[in-house]
Amino acid sequence: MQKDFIYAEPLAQIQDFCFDATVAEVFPDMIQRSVPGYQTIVQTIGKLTQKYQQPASRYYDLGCSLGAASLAMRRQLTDAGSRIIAIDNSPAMVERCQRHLQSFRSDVPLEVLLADIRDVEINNAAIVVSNFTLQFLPKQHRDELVARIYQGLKPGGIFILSEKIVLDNPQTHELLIDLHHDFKRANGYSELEISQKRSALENVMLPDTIEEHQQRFRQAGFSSSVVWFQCFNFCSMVAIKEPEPSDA
Ligand SMILES: C[S@@+](CC[C@H](N)C(=O)[O-])C[C@H]1O[C@@H](n2cnc3c(N)ncnc32)[C@H](O)[C@@H]1O
Ligand SMILES: O=C(O)C(=O)C[C@]1(C(=O)O)C=C[C@H](O)C=C1
Repeated sequence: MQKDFIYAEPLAQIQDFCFDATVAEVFPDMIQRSVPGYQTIVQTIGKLTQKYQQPASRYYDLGCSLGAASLAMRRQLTDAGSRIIAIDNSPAMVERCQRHLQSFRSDVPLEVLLADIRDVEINNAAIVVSNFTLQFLPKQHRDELVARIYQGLKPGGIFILSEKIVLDNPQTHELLIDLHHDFKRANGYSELEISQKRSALENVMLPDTIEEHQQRFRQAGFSSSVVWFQCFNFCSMVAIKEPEPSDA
């Protein structure tokens, strides 16, 4: 795994963070050392797939990067009619994702699309995953995407949403940021790396509060949702579309 040194040297000018070839090259190391619980979250996407798969359904991975969530889903899918659609708008990510996936054999078709998740149709879905992607969309586009995800899910389908979060209370917000920075230090990032990356993300990644996510789920039509994981200012949620009433 190539190590992330992107922000290790002082930069004359800090550009907005983007998922270019430099980032794609070190991404597995970067996300592992930056997101508390990343491994647990990816493994749990697999567990949830085991539980919530439905016959002849689609599985969407929005902002797939190198395909970690797609692979976690694919390992669990047992129905021959399943299909995974992984989408990312970074050519560098899509190219590496395609290459990476070729090294795993499976009967479940998995297509990787170079596209904006705002332009892709979602339908017949048992599961839609956005693992740290919604936070990169302009705020005004988030409601519409989540509403389309709800519409594209089958009854009983789920939306798995992992995000960095903010808190309304400045004191507790700062506390979680401090703990996250301690986590980064413990993973070998220097003060310079932490502060330069923070500046690079400032204009492009605008996290919501948990309450904003929950409100958006309700507004889209989801009957229930739960925060199943939180560590510092990172969390993962599941929103459930009401299953069809059974005749029993
Ligand atoms: C933090 S990474 C996601 C990590 C990945 N889901 C995982 O589990 O390893 C965010 C990804 O979303 C992609 N992305 C951001 N905005 C997008 C958009 N509007 N359409 C498609 N992909 C987008 C980025 O290119 C990047 O690869
Ligand atoms: O490094 C951070 O502070 C992050 O917020 C990590 C984060 C994310 O949450 O999506 C941001 C950019 C990518 O490097 C991968 C993960």
